[in-house]
Amino acid sequence: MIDQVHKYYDGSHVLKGIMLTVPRGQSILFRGDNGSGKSTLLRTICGLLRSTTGRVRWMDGLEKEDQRTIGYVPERFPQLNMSPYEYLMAMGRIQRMSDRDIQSRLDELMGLFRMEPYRNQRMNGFSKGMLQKVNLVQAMLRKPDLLVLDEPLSGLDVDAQRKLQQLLIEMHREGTALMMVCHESDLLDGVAERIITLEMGLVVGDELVKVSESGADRVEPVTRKILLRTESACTLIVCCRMSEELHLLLDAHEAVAMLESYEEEEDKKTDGLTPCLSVKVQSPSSDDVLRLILGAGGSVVSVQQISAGSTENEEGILCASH
Ligand SMILES: Nc1ncnc2c1ncn2[C@@H]1O[C@H](COP(=O)(O)OP(=O)(O)OP(=O)(O)O)[C@@H](O)[C@H]1O
Repeated sequence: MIDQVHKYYDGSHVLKGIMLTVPRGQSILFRGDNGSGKSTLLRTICGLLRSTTGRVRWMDGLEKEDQRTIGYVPERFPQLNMSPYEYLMAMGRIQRMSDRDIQSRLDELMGLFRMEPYRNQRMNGFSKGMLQKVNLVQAMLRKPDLLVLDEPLSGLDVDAQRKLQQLLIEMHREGTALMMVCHESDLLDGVAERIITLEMGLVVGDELVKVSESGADRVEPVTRKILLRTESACTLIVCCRMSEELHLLLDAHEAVAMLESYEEEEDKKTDGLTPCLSVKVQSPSSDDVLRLILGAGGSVVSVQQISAGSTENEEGILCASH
């Protein structure tokens, strides 16, 4: 769970209270304009960057660093003064793989990406695409619980792009969770089952998508969203399109069912394009409401406090989907 993660760089607020619940093994594509905070979020999730406040919490069995394996494909890979083979053998040994296992995985992955002709050449003369293939292989040497890929298609030729797409689908089927940033998201059709959109450090969209057997169908949104607003630590106001105010969450299941039915009605009026519901929720604390939504099978994707007295038309700050 990504729990209220904020990141500041020299006073610039880059991640603004990101809150995401991620089920085990999910494949997620993050999208958003340049500078919206995608890479910063990925690095924070990997533990390579410390958030200013908030934290990433892991589920049972993966809480400790040595219990989980994360593969990370950074946006840029350096031109090292060594060969792919030397580098990847070293990377495998660091991950405590046996030489036999590294060899066998290298044969598989280097063969797939047609890297054999240059496996023993020094990387300081490599093209962008050749470096990117080494970058991908280092992250996939040991089957990770989570594979984080920042612009994985960058520089790859068409054949390698297609093979990567298939490989990611396979790894995901075998249980690896994926978190990807990719501007050419069409090329990863069929890989992601959830698409999260960032805008200026905020989550502004969160959709589940259908992934077909072949993995090649167009994505279709299947989850609707509810935008909620917190006005103080003690009251949550679900952003309104309807005039009435409902006091709910007496029972979490009832409340979520009610939210869903309102969403459906509003979706009909708005073609499902905009957030829909307007109810007021009384609760002793925003944490309690979050717990209720999560406990009822909903997912919270973004939470941010706003000061009391803000107008109803400000952007929703707590985003939940069900
Ligand atoms: N090390 C850093 N020091 C200062 N500011 C940084 C640093 N890294 C990122 N930023 C700033 O944080 C913001 C978000 O950057 P980030 O790289 O996360 O965006 P992004 O969504 O991945 O962008 P792109 O699509 O261009 O890769 C940008 O304004 C960037 O200038």
